[in-house]
This record gives sequence, C-alpha cells and structure tokens, in this order.
Amino acid sequence: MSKDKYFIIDFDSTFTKVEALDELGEISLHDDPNKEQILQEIKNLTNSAMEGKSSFTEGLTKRLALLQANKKHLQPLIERLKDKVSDSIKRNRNFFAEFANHTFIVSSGFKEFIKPIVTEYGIKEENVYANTFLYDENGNITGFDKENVLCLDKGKIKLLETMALKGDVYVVGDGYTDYEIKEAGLANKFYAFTENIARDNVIAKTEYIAPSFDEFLYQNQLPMAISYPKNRIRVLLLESIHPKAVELFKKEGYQIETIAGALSEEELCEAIKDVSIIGIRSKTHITKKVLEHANRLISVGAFCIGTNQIDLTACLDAGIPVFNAPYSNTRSVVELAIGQIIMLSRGIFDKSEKMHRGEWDKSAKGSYEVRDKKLGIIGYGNIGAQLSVLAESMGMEVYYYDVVEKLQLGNARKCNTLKELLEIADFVTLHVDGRPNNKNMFGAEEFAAMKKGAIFLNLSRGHVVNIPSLVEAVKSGKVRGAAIDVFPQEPANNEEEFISELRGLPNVILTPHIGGSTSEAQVNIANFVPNRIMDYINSGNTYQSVNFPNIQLPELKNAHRLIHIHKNVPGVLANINNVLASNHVNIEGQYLKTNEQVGYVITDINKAYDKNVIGELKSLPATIKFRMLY
Ligand SMILES: NC(=O)c1ccc[n+]([C@@H]2O[C@H](COP(=O)([O-])OP(=O)(O)OC[C@H]3O[C@@H](n4cnc5c(N)ncnc54)[C@H](O)[C@@H]3O)[C@@H](O)[C@H]2O)c1
Ligand SMILES: O=C(O)[C@H](O)COP(=O)(O)O
Repeated sequence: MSKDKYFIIDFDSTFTKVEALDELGEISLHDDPNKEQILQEIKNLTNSAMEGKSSFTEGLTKRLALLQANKKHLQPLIERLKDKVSDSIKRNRNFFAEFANHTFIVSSGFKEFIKPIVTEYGIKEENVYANTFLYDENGNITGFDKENVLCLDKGKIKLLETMALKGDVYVVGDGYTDYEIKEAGLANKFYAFTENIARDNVIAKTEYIAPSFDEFLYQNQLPMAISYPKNRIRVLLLESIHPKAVELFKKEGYQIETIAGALSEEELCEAIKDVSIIGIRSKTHITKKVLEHANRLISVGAFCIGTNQIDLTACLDAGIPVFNAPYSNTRSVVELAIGQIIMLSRGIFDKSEKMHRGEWDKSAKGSYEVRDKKLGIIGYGNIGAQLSVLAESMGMEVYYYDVVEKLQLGNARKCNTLKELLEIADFVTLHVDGRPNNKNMFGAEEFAAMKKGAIFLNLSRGHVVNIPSLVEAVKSGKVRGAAIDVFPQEPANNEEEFISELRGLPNVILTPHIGGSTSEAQVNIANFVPNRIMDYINSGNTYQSVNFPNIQLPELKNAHRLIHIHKNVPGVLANINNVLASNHVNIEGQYLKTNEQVGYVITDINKAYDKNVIGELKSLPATIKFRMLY
C-alpha cells in the first residue's frame, strides 16, 4: 500500500467501548450517595457534546467539576479501560503496529489515560493528540490545559489544520466532532464507527458506516485480522426464535432481523436474498425454489428437532449445511406426553370442561390408573426412548416399534411389526420423524388394528396421521381418547384460525404444536443452534450437521484455511492438490469427508501464497462453494 494514507482514530466509544470520563466517574464517585444522578448528568453532557448539540469546552468544564476526580483514580481507570478496548480494534492490533507511522489518535479525552492504552497496540506516543489534566497540590483534577486546541469547540479541525497531513486522510469515530473534520475538508472519508454506539445525527451525515473496524479495513482493502467482516453476515430469524439466539449472533457482530411468524414460499424467496444465515422452526419451508433465491446463504438453522420442512438434499447440492437442535426439547415433549397419557386415562379434559359449565360429575367411570397399562411407542428415537424410561418409572409396560434396530432401555420390549404393537397397546404414541415416506403412515388400517378403547397420541408431525381416519376412530369409540399436538395444516401465526375436523370431539386434547415450547427448551435451542452455525462459519466444523459430511476440525493456528465444497465426482481432491502444488503452496493439514452427493475438503496452508491460488480453486470443475478462513 502506498504510505500516503493517514488514519485518524477517535478514542472514546471508538478505540474503547466506553466514554472514559463516565468510567472515571464510576471510580471517583464510588462512595457518593448521589453517584447515579451525577453519572447521568455526566453522560448527558457527553452525549450532547458528541452529537454536536452543545459547546464542547463548556461541557468538558462541567463534566470535570462533577467528577471530583483525583490523580489516584487514573491508574484504576487505565486498568478498567484496558478491558474495554473495542473488540474489532483488539483483533486488528497488527494493523496499528504495521501502520504506526500513519495512525493518530485524535481525541477530546485525556492523554493521561489514552497513551497507556493505545501504545499497547503499537500506536506511537507522539501520535496521540488529546487534552491534559490540571491538578491542585492534593492531586485533585481541577481542569484542563486551555492552551490545547482539543479542549475547544471545533478543536479537532484546528488540530488537523496544524498537522497538515499530506495524503489521503481517513477519520474513524463515533462523534459529530469526528465528522466535522471531513466536513471541514480535512479528510477524504469519515467513517461513523457504530460498534459501540450509533448516533443518528452522525450516521445521517456520512455515506460510510463502520459497524466494526474490520469493515473499515475491508472497504479500504487494508490488511485485516479476519477473512470477512462479521457485520456483513446477515441473519434472518423467523417464527419467534428465543431472543438468546439474537444475543449470541449479535455478540458475534452479525446483523440480525427477526420476524415473529413463518413466511410463505413466495415471501421467503424475497426475504432470503442477501441473507447469510436463516433460522427457522417447524413451519417455514426451505424449498429448492427458496434456495434458488438465496444468493448468499451459508447455513440454515432449524431451531427445533424436525427438519422435514427443509429440502435437505437441495441444501446439500447448494453447499449449505443445515444444523438443528436434536436434544434440546426432547424432555419437554416427553413430559407433555406423560401428562396427556394420565389426563386422557382419567378423562380429565371432559371433566374439566363440564366443571367450567357448572356440572359436577364425580364418578370413577371410564377413569383408570396408568400403572400396569401397556404403552406402545412408535419411533424409538430420542423422544420415544426417553418416554420409555419415564413411563416405566410410573409402572407402565413399554412396547416399542422402530424401523431400525434400537437399544432397548430398561424393560421395554421390542415389537417386530407395527401390527404387533397396535394389537397389544392400551396407549399408542407416535414419535417418528417427518420423512416424506411417513405421510399418512397411520390411517384406517392402523386404527382398526388397535385395541378397542385404546388411547392415541401424536406429538410428532401432522402429516403422519390420516385425520379423517382418526376422527372416525374417535367417533366409533375405537379410540377412547386422543392428544394431538401436530396437524397436517397448522396456522402460520397466532392470528390465523385453526381449522380441523378434530375440533369438538370428546376426550380429545388439542394443543397448538407446543410439545417443545417450554422456556427451558427454547433457551437450550437458542444456545445450541447459533453455536453450531458460528462454529461452521468460523472454523468449517460441520459436526452434527443433519445433511453435510460431519467433520470436527482442529483449531486454525497460524495458517489460512481453504474450504472447498464440491460435487462428489472422482479426481477433485487431486485437482485441488495439483493447484496447490503448482503454486508451491505448503499444506499444513488436510481433511476430507464425502457423502453420496458432496465432498468437503479442508486444507490448512501456510499464510504465504500467491493469491491466484484462490481463483484457481474457485474455478475448479465440480466446485459448489469455496471460502477461505483466517
Ligand atoms: N410436538 C413437538 O413440538 C415436537 C417437538 C420435538 C420433536 N417433534 C417431532 O418428533 C420427532 C421425533 O423426534 P426425535 O428427537 O425422537 O427424533 P429421532 O430421529 O431421534 O427419532 C425418530 C425415530 O423414528 C423412527 N421412525 C421413523 N419412521 C418410522 C416409522 N415409519 N415407523 C417406526 N419408526 C420410525 C426412526 O428410526 C427414529 O428412531 C421429530 O422428528 C419431530 O418431528 C415434535
Ligand atoms: O421439531 C420440533 O422440534 C418440534 O416440532 C417443535 O417445533 P417448533 O419449534 O415449531 O415448536
């Protein structure tokens, strides 16, 4: 890069996450009973000055008077500020060292606390322009050096005039006074730095926004600590995903948009454009058509267990790993099923309805214990197996049927056919997954095979059961009671009406797909899925992806990682290695995993390489997606 570029960086709320004088107040006013009120006054004065709404000099004088600070408070302040350096500044510390001669801190803060912080990042002491304190004989801070232009209104402009930098000047800061440098014609570009605070009136003045220092470096093609600014990663979260997920993605620096309900295919085709991560629950369908509109999609998060609503093959073909939360709501579903088994066995639902109508129907008729009764579990996966354990502990005899061989837990007995299970069970409960083959797997024939007066539960997927057959079975008395949580057609949001032939049937508990809707489960899911996705984005790990070859990679250390996703055809690995060999690239580690459709190759290489390598790898035949991490 040519050395005629100069970087003017603000300190408060830019280099550090905080306003240093607010922090000083936390220390100096520690024992003051009016601390909160005074701190608020200081904050208001700071904000007003930063937004260009009041005289800076006057505000500074007032703030120092309110602070009642002393020299002895400065060391604790410095320690505090060291911990509060902005994240993106911290990770790009190499930049400041590399461009030490061209980086200046220009601040209306004070050298006494700025220098010890920024010099740790390689910024030169003589390149720090800021105010200095005045003290009395007891070390009390009484004011500031009035000769320094930075204590004056438009002080930064005056300073830049005297600096007379010859070259391109870039200003990065959060405040109005930073913008004024550009306004005065003393900088080529002003970047409103919004990682810590976004000031509307500052943002309104500039076309350049830097949600992180990475973004500033990226836009200006300067060396960065990471391969891509995280603020460029857009996340769309649908169906009221728990706010914990928003918090985690935000902490990572991503841009988040949330929508309470599900979107139709058409709406999604529009909404998914430019989105890098989409988070959905059971109602949003990620179809091939949706994926065709997903021009920047990196990963899909199913914030639930079921993934039948996602075209997993189409995602794989497009090089998009899908992650779900396979165990986070398992217990919630099981607890609901247990509750429903007991409620139905006692006819509680109808009795409660009668009570609400004023009818007192005390009787033991049609009311049974669940102890010693036979529970038939169809689908002995995570939910089925856990239900098995809990049901046995209540004294039920458990039978199960699964299409694959499963470990029998406790005293549960395996049935070799579905018919065998249906003929024996007093309670039949469905916990199969929603694969297309399971559509209408439970219909007239299966209801007919059940014991008369048995109880039926479905908390798996709506399309698995033929609803008219269930209605018929309830009306005929073949099924004495039912609990249904999932339906072939479910309203997209809480405003839509629920329409079903099941409405109004006796001893039928209907719930609005809430098997997994507990606070515990939603928090667990919101912790689990973002971490899987961020791990994939940051390191390439696909461990626990539901559609992608699973790889758990070592941490990336002092290398660049090339991530190559390709169609699984012969020769791709050889082609990748030929490109690397012909460009004399040193391979530090290589990992490959394939499935029937795709190959996933990760190559860690020495940082010194010809950038043409990237273009050559991207254009290899059979490449689906390529990205580089560092
Ligand atoms: N109601 C809710 O809110 C809620 C919450 C969580 C999960 N679910 C649903 O429950 C399903 C099961 O969850 P899980 O975590 O136990 O999944 P899982 O994958 O661990 O278990 C599903 C089991 O069903 C078996 N199976 C599939 N088709 C079958 C068939 N036709 N006959 C017999 N067995 C069959 C599979 O072999 C597997 O063992 C999920 O896929 C999801 O659709 C619903
Ligand atoms: O698959 C699941 O985990 C359940 O069906 C829950 O779906 P939901 O997140 O839409 O409630």
